[in-house]
Amino acid sequence: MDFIFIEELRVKAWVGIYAREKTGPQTVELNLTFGVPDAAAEHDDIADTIDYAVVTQRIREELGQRHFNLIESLGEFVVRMLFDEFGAPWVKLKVAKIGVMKDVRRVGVFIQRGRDGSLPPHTG
Ligand SMILES: Nc1nc2c(c(=O)[nH]1)N=C([C@H](O)[C@@H](O)CO)CN2
Repeated sequence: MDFIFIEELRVKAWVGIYAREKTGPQTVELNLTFGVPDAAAEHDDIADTIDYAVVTQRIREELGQRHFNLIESLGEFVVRMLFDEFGAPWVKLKVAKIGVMKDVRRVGVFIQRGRDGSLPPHTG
């Protein structure tokens, strides 16, 4: 399996348990790795893979139009999108809020999962 990675993607998202977090979006940072079929590299054809430009666009669209209380729920939503909409066989996602707590640069959730419940491969 090959892997596509997207690093330090910043997206406006509605997320948080506090009233102030429900009146406007805040920037979250995503680091995302997902499996793609090896056929993409063999055939040199975008139709055989998952288009990372479309993935980032869809994440922006979805996170801009719904509210999550928990960063865990937001993370699960993105992972499910990769499985259900893009057919990714395996996903690793780290999503973080930036500067929301004193003396903490980032806080968030890390999810690593195979679509069929398989164990994560070693991705280095
Ligand atoms: N496990 C979690 N703890 C907390 C979350 C969360 O999403 N998951 N969120 C908050 C607040 O929204 C906080 O980020 C605002 O600064 C607190 N704890």
